[in-house]
Amino acid sequence: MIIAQLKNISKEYKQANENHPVLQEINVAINEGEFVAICGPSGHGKSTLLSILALLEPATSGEYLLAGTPVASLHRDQLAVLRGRHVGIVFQSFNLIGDMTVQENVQLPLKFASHIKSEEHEALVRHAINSVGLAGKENFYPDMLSGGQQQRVAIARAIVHKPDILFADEPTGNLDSTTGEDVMKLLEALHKQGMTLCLVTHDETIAEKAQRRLLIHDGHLKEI
Ligand SMILES: Nc1ncnc2c1ncn2[C@@H]1O[C@H](COP(=O)(O)OP(=O)(O)OP(=O)(O)O)[C@@H](O)[C@H]1O
Repeated sequence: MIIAQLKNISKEYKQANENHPVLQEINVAINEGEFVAICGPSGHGKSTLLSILALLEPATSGEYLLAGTPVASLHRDQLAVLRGRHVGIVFQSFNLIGDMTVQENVQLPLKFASHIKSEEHEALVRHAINSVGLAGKENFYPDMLSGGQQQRVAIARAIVHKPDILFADEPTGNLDSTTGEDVMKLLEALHKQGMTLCLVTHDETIAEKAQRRLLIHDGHLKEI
């Protein structure tokens, strides 16, 4: 089953009344259970593509179907519902809420996952925290954790609502190499358990772990 399908997607930014094309005529489908890496040089459009895929920003033209739903004409709140149902996102800089505990951070997406009953929340949070190896740290605040542990919390938060696809933008970019490898092992383990994974990286050794590599060069996509 196709989870994310881009058809002729283009993106441009307007600056000083000029249009700057960033992505041009992107066509790609991500299937259930795949591990896809989006790679390529800095500034060529990788993060922009991931933002479109994760419904964080709209394309300028083309059609994007997430879990079969065309997203172009959806309103903000409809997009939030679709994101809450299907998407998990992990960023390079963790993006945890500093005055919330691990448990509160991980719980957050459930507020936007209206399809999940509140009776299930506690067990889902416990399961997500356990599955990233952080049982016992539920009441810690982010600044009491190492960088690698903070990224694990971010991953737990991204998977707590059992999304169809997990997007990650340079998830090891802020970590030293050993900690980064541990985080990659965790993401690979989640993939082996069935999670569809789409990851942006400029690191070849990380890209090689993926089943499919999509190269973004000058806004064009090439499968390698
Ligand atoms: N909000 C924005 N407004 C204007 N231009 C933008 C915006 N976001 C991105 N761009 C431009 O789009 C291009 C692609 O940026 P993007 O962040 O997608 O590249 P990238 O391949 O992810 O780079 P990196 O590996 O350095 O993160 C860049 O030239 C960038 O300046």
